[in-house]
Amino acid sequence: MVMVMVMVESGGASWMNEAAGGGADGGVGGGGGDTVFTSTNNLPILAELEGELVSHLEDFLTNTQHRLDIISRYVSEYKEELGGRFQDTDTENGKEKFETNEPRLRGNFSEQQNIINSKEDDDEEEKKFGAGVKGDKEWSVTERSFHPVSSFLLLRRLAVDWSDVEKTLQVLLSSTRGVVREVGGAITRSGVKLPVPSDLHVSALALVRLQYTYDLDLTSLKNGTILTPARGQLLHEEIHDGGQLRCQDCLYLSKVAMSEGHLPQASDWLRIAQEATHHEPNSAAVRKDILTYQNVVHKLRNTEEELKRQAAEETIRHTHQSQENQEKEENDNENEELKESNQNATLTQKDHEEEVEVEVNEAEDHERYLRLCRGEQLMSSSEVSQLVCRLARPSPSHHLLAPLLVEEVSHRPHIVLIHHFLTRNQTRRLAAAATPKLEESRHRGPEGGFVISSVRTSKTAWLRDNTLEAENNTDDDRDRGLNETGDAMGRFLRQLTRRIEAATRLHALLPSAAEDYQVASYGVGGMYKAHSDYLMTSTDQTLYTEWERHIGDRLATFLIYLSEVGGGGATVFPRAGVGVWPQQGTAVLWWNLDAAGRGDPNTWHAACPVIYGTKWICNKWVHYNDQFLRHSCGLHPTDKITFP
Ligand SMILES: O=C(O)CCC(=O)C(=O)O
Ligand SMILES: [Fe+2]
Repeated sequence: MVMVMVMVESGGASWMNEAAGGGADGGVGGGGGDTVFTSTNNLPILAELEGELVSHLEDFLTNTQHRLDIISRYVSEYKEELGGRFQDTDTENGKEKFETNEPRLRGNFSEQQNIINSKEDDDEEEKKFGAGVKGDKEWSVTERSFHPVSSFLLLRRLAVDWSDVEKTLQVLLSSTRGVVREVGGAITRSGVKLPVPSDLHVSALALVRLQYTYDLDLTSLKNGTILTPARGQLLHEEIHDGGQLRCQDCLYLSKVAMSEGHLPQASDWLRIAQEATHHEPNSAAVRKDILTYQNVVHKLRNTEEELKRQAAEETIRHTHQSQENQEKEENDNENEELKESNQNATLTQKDHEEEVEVEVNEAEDHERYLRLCRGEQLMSSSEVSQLVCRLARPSPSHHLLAPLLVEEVSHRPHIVLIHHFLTRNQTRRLAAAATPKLEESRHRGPEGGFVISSVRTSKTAWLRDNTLEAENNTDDDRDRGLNETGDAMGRFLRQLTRRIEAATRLHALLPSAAEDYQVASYGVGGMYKAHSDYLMTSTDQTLYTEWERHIGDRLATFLIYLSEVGGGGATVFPRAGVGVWPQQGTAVLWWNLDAAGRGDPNTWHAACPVIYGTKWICNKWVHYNDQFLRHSCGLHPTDKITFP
């Protein structure tokens, strides 16, 4: 897939123009500042708020409609009085404009005036008084005012009706101020920021991502129905009515898909947009826009095809060349190799295995990621048949009466599920403690500092459990809400860590042994791109802080699902061929490092985008160096760790 950033002029609404550019400050995927969309937490609040706003507007309309009627009646009467020849609107430039100030002179009257006055005077007169109708001739407003009935009506309107109009305007003004105040108050009380175009961009990215990842049927999606791939079934009976996307929405989504480099999806959205224009009035401008984009997408798709073809040719050339070189080298070294072969047979085989293990094929990883997210089974049945589910007692003192229900989901690397590790109440408690601290997820940027993540679209919070920090809590800690270690929550977290220690037979309570709890909440479309949890991949140790070198890398990941997910949101391991579907209270445990502390590339994993609802998880990363008393290095440094 080729990433293409395209800016194309759009004739549509102003929010449309931000689609292809990556969102004003939202950025692609992650959003800048505190985006509304990365966590679904805000969405129900916004939905409630919108309901409240509409009800304020309804009240406003009810209160003001009859007042607008008074004004409307006044204007109509005035126009009627002028004999129905009053030209009231001018649609030139698409703008409606009342002409009460500048009615035009027409017919004989203007000719007579021409005889008497100069052209300039005439123009002046024309501006001041305008014209009326006299028989089949036009009268000036002045002339008309000399008519007794007309003058009576004029005075009636201005002496009586106008004061009504003025009062009405005053009432309207105060009602308008009132509704503005109420609306503002409702927004403030809701505690959320209103979304801005960059939020819309992030939401569109989510929709495009969902459609791409799960290969969702576009026509259904346009009608608010999510059909799952392959099986073509509804995701959920009860959530099939998400509302209708309009042609302009589909065009916007096409632009976003294009900006993400998903060209086939961009074409599909354009097709749907075009179909929609047939059923929507006033869609001529959008139709024109669609045509422009169709050309752009078409050209980009051709370019992409050409690049792919060239890359394929290059790969074939490269493969031939390496084969020739290898054959030549093999011939040269044949004799020497024969000599050494007996001696090193075992070692060579082992090294070869290691090499194969770390060979990375990004395209294949991605393909397997998509298939796993879509619920496909990638393990062979013989591999699956070797996985077991059992009751385990890793620490007999803890698990004698309550053994852990352990289900193996992969042997290479060793990944297990520990079912019912937390109760529903405990998961809710963790999520509730994290909620006020949630912040846009960050990751280490190219300049070393932490940046808002486009790799992970979620919100995260840290919960501290270790006692050492509790004693040393600083004012700054307290300001940041990190002082709960001494209270009930702190006790609960420490107990939880002890249970993790018992399950993993690792140290996890000291700050040097494990990180604080990281709680993450993913909203609709929220995901975490494929990554490994171990971080210290460079041999250049100076890249790491003293503390990082002291505690070592992340040996184990203990991930607890704090919620179920309405649709999507699996944790997938493309190289292991495993997908884990969140179950509230279940923990996933895997070993990121081998016995010697080297990262295991087969732990490469991702969080698939959430299709419906919210996903909550809680991570505990246990580090390597503190485990030296608990955890043997094994007989061979590349031994994999496989308990409980
Ligand atoms: O959310 C998930 O399923 C995976 C999260 C993850 O990989 C992480 O937090 O490092
Ligand atoms: Fe991870």
